[in-house]
Amino acid sequence: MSSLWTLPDDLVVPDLREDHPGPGAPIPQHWSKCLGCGDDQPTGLAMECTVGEGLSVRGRFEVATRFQGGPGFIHGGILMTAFDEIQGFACNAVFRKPVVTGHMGTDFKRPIPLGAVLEFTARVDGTVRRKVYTSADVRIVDGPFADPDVIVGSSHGLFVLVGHEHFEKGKDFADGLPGSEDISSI
Ligand SMILES: CCCCCCCC/C=C\CCCCCCCC(=O)SCCNC(=O)CCNC(=O)[C@H](O)C(C)(C)COP(=O)(O)OP(=O)(O)OC[C@H]1O[C@@H](n2cnc3c(N)ncnc32)[C@H](O)[C@@H]1OP(=O)(O)O
Repeated sequence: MSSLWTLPDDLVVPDLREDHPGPGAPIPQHWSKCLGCGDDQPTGLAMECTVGEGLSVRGRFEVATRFQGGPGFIHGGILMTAFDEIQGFACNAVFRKPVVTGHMGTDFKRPIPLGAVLEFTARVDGTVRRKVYTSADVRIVDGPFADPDVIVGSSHGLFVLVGHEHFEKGKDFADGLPGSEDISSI
């Protein structure tokens, strides 16, 4: 099904910034209340992210019982949430600017059991104007069904670079406000 996603002919592959950190460098949460990465979000994924090779990042989280869909397996929307987060982080690591998700498509290739530790790799494939094309895959690296050679899901996503003013509209509804987690500090 991934073949439904085609990259545009005028795609531009960005260069890494000179101050881009090396592979393995931790990437802090972008907002403590974020469902994907926040450490002040008890129902969230608390995904831990690091810089990967080239234009990629990595993320990891364990599938808790609360993420259940069908008996014993992850809910598909949770997997999409994780892809959304890690692909957004890939954009942010490369551009150090805020992005929002415009469009995503996810392939669910294998059932993922509760207790599995998932490792995601997401990358920036290129840009066209403000559009950032990304892709990602996920493997089970620990716990039940662990096999780091098997891709159990994959995703493509189009993100759009936005200014900080995009988030001004949400401030009245926010459960707190970002402080030291300013995304420019990544
Ligand atoms: C002060 C606090 C700061 C905090 C900062 C935190 C930032 C953290 C940053 C990084 C961390 C990463 C971790 C986060 C991960 C999770 C991210 C999410 O889940 S975000 C929530 C879900 N997404 C939305 O809510 C978007 C809702 N949509 C919109 O707001 C607009 O539609 C928006 C911004 C996407 C585009 O609107 P326009 O008016 O700015 O621009 P137009 O001209 O419409 O689009 C620009 C280009 O994008 C294409 N485009 C837009 N939407 C598209 C779509 N759905 N499919 C295909 N193309 C699309 C358009 O065709 C256009 O392309 P052409 O340059 O003309 O070729």
